Amino acid sequence: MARTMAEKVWEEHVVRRADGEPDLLYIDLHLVHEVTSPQAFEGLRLAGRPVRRPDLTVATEDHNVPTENILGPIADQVSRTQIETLRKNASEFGVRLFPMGDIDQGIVHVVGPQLGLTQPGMTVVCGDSHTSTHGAFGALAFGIGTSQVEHVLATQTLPMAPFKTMAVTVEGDLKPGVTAKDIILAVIAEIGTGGGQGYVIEYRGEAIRRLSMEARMTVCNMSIEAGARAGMIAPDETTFDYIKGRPHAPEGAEWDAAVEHWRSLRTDDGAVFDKEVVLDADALSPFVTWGTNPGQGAPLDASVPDPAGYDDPSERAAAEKALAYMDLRPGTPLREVPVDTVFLGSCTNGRIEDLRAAAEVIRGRRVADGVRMLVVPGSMRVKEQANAEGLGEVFTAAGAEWREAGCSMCLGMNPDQLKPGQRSASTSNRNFEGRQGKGGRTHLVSPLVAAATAVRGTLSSPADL
Ligand SMILES: CC(C)[C@H](C(=O)O)[C@@H](O)C(=O)O
Ligand code: SF4
Repeated sequence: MARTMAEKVWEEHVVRRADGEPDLLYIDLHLVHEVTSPQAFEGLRLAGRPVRRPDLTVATEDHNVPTENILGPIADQVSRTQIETLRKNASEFGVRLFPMGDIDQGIVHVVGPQLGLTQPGMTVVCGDSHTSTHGAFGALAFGIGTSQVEHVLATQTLPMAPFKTMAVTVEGDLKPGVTAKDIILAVIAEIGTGGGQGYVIEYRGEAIRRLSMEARMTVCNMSIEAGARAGMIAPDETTFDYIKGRPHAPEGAEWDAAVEHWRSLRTDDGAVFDKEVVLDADALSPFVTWGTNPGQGAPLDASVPDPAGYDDPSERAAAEKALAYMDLRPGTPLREVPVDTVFLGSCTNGRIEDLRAAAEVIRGRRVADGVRMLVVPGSMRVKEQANAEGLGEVFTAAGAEWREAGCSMCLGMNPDQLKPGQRSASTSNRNFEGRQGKGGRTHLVSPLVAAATAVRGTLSSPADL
């Protein structure tokens, strides 16, 4: 029978199947960070268990790290404890860790792909919802909770409830200035933040095929914001070229065998998805959010919507509430919304291509008066590469702050935060109330829009400069 890619990868990993019980899947790669691992390691310690496969487990420090003075002690007590606990656990259980100051340290979803740890056909888990990022390689990648983290540490397996399949097909060609971020914001606006619930989404179609690996990661990263369990893209030459030569990539005859297998993972012709959504890439334009969930977005050319225009009472109430929090008036052109902060970074858009795209816009220009721009590479390797290409200089010459790697202002778990009432254009993936700091207001945007907004001081695209 014709099968989807997700079904193939799942089947290859079933180690136990019994009637009325979830399948038990083997896990190929377990990524760990400081926030969701302490109780899991503590559970092992209490039970006297070792980590079953330390060689398939990799940890990094990202959420709680300050992005300045990284070699000094962490001022915040909670953050310091989290980081120290991870270091202690990693050394006690023999897990490889990339601590602050290490060239391989960075956001967990940037580090895995960068090292070639993430490969097609794998099952990848992490105690983090944006693990869906790794699906860009044709891996089945799930975010899991802390008790599941403990289960995987102990057994390298995980019982998983069955999923449904959804195809999101993006046909056609993106116009210049329109990016992967705009695709995924438009997808979420279309299907809603609950539209993906229970599904593994496969992104396909011409426009997806043409995306670089890093752009594909941006798309898959936000699958979870549509409520999906995972997002995937079939591996192809773009994928293989990206992985080849990375530290953990297979070599020689093993590489050839791996590629042959990876090619077989694509969804068979005639396979049936439980749900299908089709989008036209030509019709897309730069997209920004105006509300307090990632589905409350609109083209930058549009205006703040009028809640009265929603037929559905709960959507109307949500829009009213969002506009009150965001301090926005219906009918205001989105291009006229002023920001005081621009954040370029996160596991959605903190990779080298994101920085390059933004630097191209910023080069030779200045960040607008009264605007603070934070540029935070997703990993120290990204920072190193950006510096080698002169991008760090472009950002600092424009008046932006050029930081060390971490989650930074994506979420309020470290010193990089909005103050109450501040408003950001942010390349991250979540915009709920207080996400970037108590009382902060977030507009989700692409790196191109972030850069243009930094220059103009109001939500803008490079075409406006
Ligand atoms: C802290 C962590 C558990 C969380 C997640 O799971 O996504 C974080 O990464 C986020 O983006 O909100
Ligand atoms: S960058 Fe943001 S979304 Fe990604 S793992 Fe860190 S906090 Fe979560």
